[in-house]
Amino acid sequence: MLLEIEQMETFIGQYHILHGITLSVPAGEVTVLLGRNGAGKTTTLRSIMGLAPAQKGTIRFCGEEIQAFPPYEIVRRGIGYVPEDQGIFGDLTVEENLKVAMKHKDSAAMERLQWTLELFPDLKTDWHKKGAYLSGGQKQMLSIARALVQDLSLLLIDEPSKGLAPIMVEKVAKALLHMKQKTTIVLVEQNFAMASWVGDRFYILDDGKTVAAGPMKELKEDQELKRKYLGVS
Ligand SMILES: Nc1ncnc2c1ncn2[C@@H]1O[C@H](COP(=O)(O)OP(=O)(O)OP(=O)(O)O)[C@@H](O)[C@H]1O
Repeated sequence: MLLEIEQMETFIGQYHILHGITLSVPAGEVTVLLGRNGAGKTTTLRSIMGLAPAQKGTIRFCGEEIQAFPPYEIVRRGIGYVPEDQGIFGDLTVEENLKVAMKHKDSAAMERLQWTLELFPDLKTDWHKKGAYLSGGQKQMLSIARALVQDLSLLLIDEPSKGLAPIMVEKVAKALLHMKQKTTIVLVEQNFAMASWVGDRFYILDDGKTVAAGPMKELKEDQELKRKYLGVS
């Protein structure tokens, strides 16, 4: 397993937000975290990154315990995070946003940039446009691209379809399917159609705990589980 979390508990201030998250992420797959608003999906990603540090339980990445590490140590080990608010620089151009993310400009990095631009050709069209003037979908692509140009082996992506028109959701979903060839992905996604299209396995979170898990194709058939926790049928 690339990432293994056991009984993770996280407090934010006095609030006990995560009560026991257990999940395993195999390399080369898309693992989707599902659950109602407030279930703890974003906090789970933030705990993995050390941004909302877990107080109990273990997080193992490539066999090493990382739950006590600060965020920069976690990034250094090859985990990237694409937050829901996208985290791109509005007053920098697309080119500058990508180059800032690339720590090294060696041939491997240039190859990753090339591959990323093939995946998101729209970014080439908007190469000199400032981040602030991009549409929601373009911003989403740029924020994923910023993670892809780094040398990462695990990418945590929070609701990439949020607020996007269906055509853009489809583009992002296709890009995620391509990305799987290079990077393992943990995806938080409320759009069930997209989640079930790109996901290989699922975890359902409820009230800060993992309550169900399995191959995505099983969830597609399980009307009861979908109705109970996801409000879809
Ligand atoms: N900084 C914070 N201070 C206090 N409570 C917080 C904080 N961040 C999150 N929470 C609470 O923790 C719970 C889990 O939030 P989280 O954002 O992880 O859920 P989520 O499953 O990602 O939901 P959503 O889809 O709405 O983003 C919610 O009840 C939320 O109000």
